[in-house]
Amino acid sequence: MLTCAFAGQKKVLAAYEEAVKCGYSGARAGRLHTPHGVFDTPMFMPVGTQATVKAVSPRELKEMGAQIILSNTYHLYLRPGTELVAEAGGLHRFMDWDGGILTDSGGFQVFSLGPLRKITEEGAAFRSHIDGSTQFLSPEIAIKAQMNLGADIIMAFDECIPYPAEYQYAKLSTERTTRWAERSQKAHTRSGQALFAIVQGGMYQDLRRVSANDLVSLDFPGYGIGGLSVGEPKPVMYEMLEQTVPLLPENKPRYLMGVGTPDCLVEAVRYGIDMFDCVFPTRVARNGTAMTKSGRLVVKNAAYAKDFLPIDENCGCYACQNFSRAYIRHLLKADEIFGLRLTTIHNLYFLLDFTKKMRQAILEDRFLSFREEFLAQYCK
Ligand SMILES: CNc1nc2cc3c(=O)[nH]c(N)nc3c(CC[C@H]3O[C@@H](OC)[C@H](OC)[C@@H]3OC)c2[nH]1
Ligand SMILES: [Zn+2]
Repeated sequence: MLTCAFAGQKKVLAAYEEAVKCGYSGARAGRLHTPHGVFDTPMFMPVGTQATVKAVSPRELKEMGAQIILSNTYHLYLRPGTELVAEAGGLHRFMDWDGGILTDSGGFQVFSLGPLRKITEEGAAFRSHIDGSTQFLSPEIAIKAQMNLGADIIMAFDECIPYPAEYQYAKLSTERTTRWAERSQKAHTRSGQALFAIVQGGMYQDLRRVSANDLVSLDFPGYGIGGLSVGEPKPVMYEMLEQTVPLLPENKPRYLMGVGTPDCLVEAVRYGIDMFDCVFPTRVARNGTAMTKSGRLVVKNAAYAKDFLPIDENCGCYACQNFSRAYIRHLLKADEIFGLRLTTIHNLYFLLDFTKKMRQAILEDRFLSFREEFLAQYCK
């Protein structure tokens, strides 16, 4: 049993207790303390990029067991502006969410959304994808923006290295991200808020190890693992986890950014990951696809026109407790918003429930058999 507190900025911001190790694997069940509550890990965090988890309300998120939700600094910085959110009382008040909030630094969107102008040691100049205006983000600006938003956990400003990338580029970018992490740390002055660093290194084992070691020596209260789920084959992602996670302090949370599907979650938990985010469940829901333990179910398909069973008879979500596949298919075909709401509610509930089941399996020391049984049934 590992019981310990992790401190950020010289204050005990959160305690990471009861990291129960299970079997040979690095799987662990922990409890993450934040100013907005104590949360169980492993955990899935619904993505609410523009201060809303698309198509569902905070009340519905609470009912389905969401603990921490995400918002994105890049988007909120451009619109409506983070000073406005600060004037509104911060993100929790603005979006009426009293659970945990984590914001990303914008290090991903700058490189993936806005037409990139230039990266220098100072930061990244880019054009807004909203109005084409020239914008600039640096560690100091990204941290100030996140302090305005007031999330419980914020992320250092980094570069998410594209895939594939030349070794030399990955090396220089990773070294710069470490210098940016130090600048993020110096700019972060808001107490009661945990700043996580983000490990980079591309798909190069040695760079991953250097990045992890350098960031650990800067002593952050938690660590994101970035630069993955960017198109690389899954075995490569797992190999990078194998190189990185063992170098991170056992008593601090690890957050695998942008992951993912249930098969990736169960593998990443085995390597010792605690926190996940992914737009997948909400994005595919809006295309009429439901997630099940046997894989994807495209409710929109004609096969379900007269199927009066729920999406999943064993699911406890609002959609499965009250509506049939035929009804949801009808709504989706008729472009009724309620149809998207029901598939979104189901997919979020499915992933939140899946992480709860993994936690229970770890606590009962049967995670490895849980993983085997799940992977045997799940088809990508
Ligand atoms: C999909 N694969 C994926 N790999 C990623 C890698 C990185 C990374 O190296 N650095 C940073 N800073 N962010 C990353 C992110 C973005 C996640 C955010 O982007 C938004 O989802 C797309 C969401 O914003 C609410 C989320 O917030 C944390 C990644 N996403
Ligand atoms: Zn359901």
